Amino acid sequence: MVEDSGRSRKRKRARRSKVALHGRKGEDEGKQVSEASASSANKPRRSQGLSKASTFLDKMKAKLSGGHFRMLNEKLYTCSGKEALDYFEEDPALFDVYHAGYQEQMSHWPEQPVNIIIKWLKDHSPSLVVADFGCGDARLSKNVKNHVFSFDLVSKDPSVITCDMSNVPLGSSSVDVAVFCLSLMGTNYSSYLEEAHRVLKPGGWLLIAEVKSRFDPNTGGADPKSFAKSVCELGFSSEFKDFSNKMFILLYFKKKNEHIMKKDIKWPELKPCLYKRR
Ligand SMILES: C[S@@+](CC[C@H](N)C(=O)[O-])C[C@H]1O[C@@H](n2cnc3c(N)ncnc32)[C@H](O)[C@@H]1O
Repeated sequence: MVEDSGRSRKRKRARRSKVALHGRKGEDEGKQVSEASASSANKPRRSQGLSKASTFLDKMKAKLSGGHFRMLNEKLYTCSGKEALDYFEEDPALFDVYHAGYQEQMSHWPEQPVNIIIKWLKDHSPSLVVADFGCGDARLSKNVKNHVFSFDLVSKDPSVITCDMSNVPLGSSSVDVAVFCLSLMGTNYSSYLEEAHRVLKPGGWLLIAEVKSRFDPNTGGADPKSFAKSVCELGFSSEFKDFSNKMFILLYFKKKNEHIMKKDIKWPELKPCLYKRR
C-alpha cells in the first residue's frame, strides 16, 4: 500500500514535470494557436516598430561607417604610401570600411572614371599589358581582355598584388599602359609616377584620372598645367586632357623614347579629396 502510494506520487510528480516542460495536450495546443494568432494580429504594429528601429539602427550604422570612411580617406591622403601599407597591414578589415564608403560616394557620381579607362582599353589592342596602380576591387582587370597587373595596399581578390605602388614587383620597361584612377593619394605621389615611368616601355601610356577639385586652383587645388609640366619633366609627353566632367579630370601622357629625366622636379602639392557628410 505504502509502496503503491509512493509509486503513484512518483507518477503524479513525473506527469506534473512533463506538463511543465511540454504543456498540457489540448490546452497547450490552444495556447500556441492563440499566441500565434495574437502574434499575427500584432504583426503589423510590431514589425512596424521593428522596421522603424532597424531603419534607425541602419542610419546610425551608416553614419558611423561614413565617419570611419572619411577618417580613413583623409589618412590615405595625408600619409606616405609606406605608412598606408603598414596601417592596413595591421588591420586589413579597415580596407573594407574604406572601400564600402568609397563605393557609396562613387554611387553618387554620374560617371565612374574607371569606366572611361575601361572603354579606352577596349578601343585599343587587347595585347597591351596594363599596370593598374591602386586598383581597389580590381574592376579594371575584370572588365578588359588585356593582361592587367593590379596593385593595391590590400588584396581583396587573388589577382591583386599587395604592395606600396612606389615599389611594384615589375621589371623595367615591361608594360604598355600604367593607370592611376583616383589613386594619387599619398604625400609622396610623385614616387608612384616615377615608378610608372620605370615600368613603362618607351611609347607606353600613362593614364591619370583624378578628382577635379584637387586640380582647381580657384579652390586651393593644384594648377593642372604645372602638374602636367612636372610629369613631362619626368620623361612623358602630354597627349590628351579632358576637363569636361564635373567630378574628375583625365590626363593622358606617353613615355618618351629618349629623355634625360630632370633632377629636382618641382611637383605641385595635391590637396586631399575630403568627402562631405551625406
Ligand atoms: C580611390 S581608390 C580608387 C580605386 C580604383 N582605382 C577605382 O577607380 O575604383 C584608390 C585606391 O588606391 C589605393 N592606394 C593608395 N595609395 C596606395 C599605395 N601607396 N600603394 C598601393 N595602393 C594605394 C587605395 O588603397 C585605394 O584602393
